[in-house]
Amino acid sequence: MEFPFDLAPVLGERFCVVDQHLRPAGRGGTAKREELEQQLRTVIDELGKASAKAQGLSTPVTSAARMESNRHVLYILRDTRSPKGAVLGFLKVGYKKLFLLDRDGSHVEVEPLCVLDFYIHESQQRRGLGRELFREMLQRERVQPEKLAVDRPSEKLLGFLRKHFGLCDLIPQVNNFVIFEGFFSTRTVPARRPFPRPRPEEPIKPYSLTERDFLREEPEPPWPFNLSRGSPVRGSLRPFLLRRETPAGTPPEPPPRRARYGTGSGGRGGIGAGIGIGAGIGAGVGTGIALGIVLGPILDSVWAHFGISFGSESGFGLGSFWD
Ligand SMILES: CC(=O)SCCNC(=O)CCNC(=O)[C@H](O)C(C)(C)COP(=O)(O)OP(=O)(O)OC[C@H]1O[C@@H](n2cnc3c(N)ncnc32)[C@H](O)[C@@H]1OP(=O)(O)O
Repeated sequence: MEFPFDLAPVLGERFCVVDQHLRPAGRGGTAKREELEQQLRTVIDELGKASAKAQGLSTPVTSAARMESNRHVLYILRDTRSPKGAVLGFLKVGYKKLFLLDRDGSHVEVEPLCVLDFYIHESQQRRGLGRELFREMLQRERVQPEKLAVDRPSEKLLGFLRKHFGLCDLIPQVNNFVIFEGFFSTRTVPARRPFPRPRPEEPIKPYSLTERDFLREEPEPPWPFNLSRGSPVRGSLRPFLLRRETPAGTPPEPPPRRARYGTGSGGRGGIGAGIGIGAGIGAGVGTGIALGIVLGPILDSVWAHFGISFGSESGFGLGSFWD
């Protein structure tokens, strides 16, 4: 595929890697930077059109504008022997979040590298150039061929994958992506937690209802036990966040304070509540709790005035409801 300009300053070496920034890869030449960028856009657009035509698609899957708005990577293969350097073909890949079925039919959310578009010029097909380009991509992306997902492969591409990489055993999917045996194997850390298998009548729950279930609000206890209570979720996450934010070398944070919304909870203020409960045994639980709340702060300040301490957070009363 030839162009009316020198491809060396636009594409550089035999393999040119282009991302969303569309930077010309070559050096030298007389053209200005903007001109080279425009030439690179022309190359990408023309390659996209040729690939769409070869696959019988009405719209190109690959264009300069699409490249700019996606985080895809384009591998362009160039013939460096011809005077201006013809383009031989290209391969486009990118990471995509997909819901795929494993061999057991369970849905798994993964984000594999996907083959999105692949084209070798008609005059150059079946000469090993596709394999050369594909191998270069595998090496640079550090991925095994069986770990790839392929977006709606043509018959030619299926034959190509079978011949060069032995990929023939498909794992059936309900979307347009094709994966092969080995895709799910030897996963040390699954990319995502597998979805629980849905019951036949139950639709698949969306991402936010499953993965983030643990963030839901817990029911608040009734008054007066809710008075000094923060969000249970924030409370339990806080020590973790503090640990992570503490700069190296500084002493560790003290353990989180016990929440004091339980009857007779630990600490000086809890003694008041304990007495309140004691009175409540005779006068009714409601009165006891009320007395506890009133007496707690008063006794607290009196003892503080005389310098009396019972050791804070020691679980002096009846114990706390929540840690
Ligand atoms: C996700 C997607 O991109 S789907 C779209 C894939 N692209 C296309 O279908 C566009 C048209 N086809 C092409 O551009 C090329 O044929 C490619 C990119 C699929 C393969 O590139 P090539 O340089 O031809 O591959 P290479 O020479 O390395 O390997 C040849 C093998 O590919 C397969 N193949 C290539 N061309 C053909 C063809 N016309 N018919 C059937 N199989 C073919 C065969 O397995 C072939 O082996 P064989 O010649 O022993 O039968």
